[in-house]
Amino acid sequence: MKIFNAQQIRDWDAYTIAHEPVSSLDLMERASQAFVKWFCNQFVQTRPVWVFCGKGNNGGDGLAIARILSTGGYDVQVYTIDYPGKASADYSANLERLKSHITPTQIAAITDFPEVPEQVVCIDALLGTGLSRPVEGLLSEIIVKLNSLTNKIVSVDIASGLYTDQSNAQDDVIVKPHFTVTFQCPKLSFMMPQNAHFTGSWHVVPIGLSEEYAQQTPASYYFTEKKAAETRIQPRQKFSHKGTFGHALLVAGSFGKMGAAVLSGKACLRSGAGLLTMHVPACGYEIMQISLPEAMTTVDKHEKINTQLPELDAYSAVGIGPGIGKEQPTVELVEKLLDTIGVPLLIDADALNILSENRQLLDKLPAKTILTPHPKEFQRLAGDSSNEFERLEAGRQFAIRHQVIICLKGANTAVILSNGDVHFNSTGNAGMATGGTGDVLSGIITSLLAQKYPAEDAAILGVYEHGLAGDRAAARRGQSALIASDVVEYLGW
Ligand SMILES: NC(=O)C1=CN([C@@H]2O[C@H](COP(=O)(O)OP(=O)(O)OC[C@H]3O[C@@H](n4cnc5c(N)ncnc54)[C@H](O)[C@@H]3O)[C@@H](O)[C@H]2O)[C@@H](O)CC1
Ligand SMILES: [K+]
Repeated sequence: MKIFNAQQIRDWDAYTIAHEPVSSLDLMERASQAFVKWFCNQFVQTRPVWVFCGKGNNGGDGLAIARILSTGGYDVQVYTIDYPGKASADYSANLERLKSHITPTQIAAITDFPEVPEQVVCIDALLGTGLSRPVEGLLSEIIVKLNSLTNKIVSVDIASGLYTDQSNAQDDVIVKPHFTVTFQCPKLSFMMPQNAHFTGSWHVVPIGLSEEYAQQTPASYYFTEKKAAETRIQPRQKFSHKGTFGHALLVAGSFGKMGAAVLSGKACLRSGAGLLTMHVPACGYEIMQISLPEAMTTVDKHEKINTQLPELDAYSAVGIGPGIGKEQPTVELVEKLLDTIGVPLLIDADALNILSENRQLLDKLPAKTILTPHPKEFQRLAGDSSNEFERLEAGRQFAIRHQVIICLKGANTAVILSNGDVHFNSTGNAGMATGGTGDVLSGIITSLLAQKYPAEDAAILGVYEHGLAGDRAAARRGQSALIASDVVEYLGW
């Protein structure tokens, strides 16, 4: 699913209005009905609903939502806010329509703000995607009041005060909703961890905007849901054999960190690779043979770290990094690998830190190499950023400059392709914030590369599968009890 920016969303509305055709007032009605459908599934009719409306089209939605809920039997009150600025035409039209159902109460000063009983669900329809400047004055006082309540808050389209596609300043006043019900597509700002408080649990509801516009309009940002992930899967053919599915090489582990090698190796095999060879330091030989009998093992001459590059001819993809450490002989191994490799490559963990500390190696990265940094590793690679929008932009510039693919790990992991396009992941949960899950991801993606998935598909699909397995594991065990081995256990479609 494409993630459009605020201007594109306005154009999408206008295109739909012109080409369907449909009046903007009817489109607002459709959006409001879609919101109400979600709302009625979430909150029973006995919950009183208070709607707080600004004067733009977001406020217009609020007025229409109030009318539809009231007609549907909910006890609804409406609060309009008296602040400078002109009301939109569709707001005014909906205010007229509302009057035969509900008499709105105007808030002209913060002292007019009502006492809100505990059971009331508040709907935030103050400002939407038209936000163009920080919220001030009475509107900001209202937001502060709403945020001080313990009531459930549902934002219409986007939390009031939150920008759609750019960073807010740290001291901006923004609604902190429990839920956001957003129209047609997720918004870029929802993907940023810095905005977690300003989205709550968010849900997309379709409002029938033009499919044609969505298809023909280029976007730089995407949201990977089940359907988009599934189209990338290559089904296993009946007459295939283990050679069909490639031979992966994982260079992993060091003394005290053999677990990282085991986890990435297991994940690699569970993700469909035909064959796997693990290259590990001598101390890891028995560990590998016992814990992962399906894999072949080559041992380094060094007891505790990896220093030798195995002959690469036999392998269809290589993954390096989990648990390898940063000793000088390992740095030399990474350099030799970059000089000689002719098959797809994944670089993770300490191999990424080696790149950060030996920056001349960055120029040797083969095109479409997949890097899987967590935020700290990414910061070491690409430098500081003052907010997550800047960090994402730094990631895009890095990916374009070095022609690599970056999986910037976190909630909604951002897979940044070498053309700068970003695919945010939809699966995964906070239970996966635990040691070893990154090693599992390395194994999955290396496995897909070995099976000859295009690097873009290996990254996008691998990240999706990893999160999906994590979600299944969390559903069985709960998030706190989840460990990386559980993610491996639940891999597979
Ligand atoms: N046809 C459409 O365009 C549709 C729009 N919809 C709704 O309309 C919203 C977008 O409508 P608008 O573009 O009117 O946007 P808003 O409802 O966000 O309001 C924008 C208005 O508020 C002013 N404004 C911007 N920042 C402000 C601030 N900080 N303080 C005070 N005033 C400020 C702007 O000058 C503008 O007049 C969407 O979020 C969605 O809720 C939906 O009804 C679906 C259809
Ligand atoms: K809103």
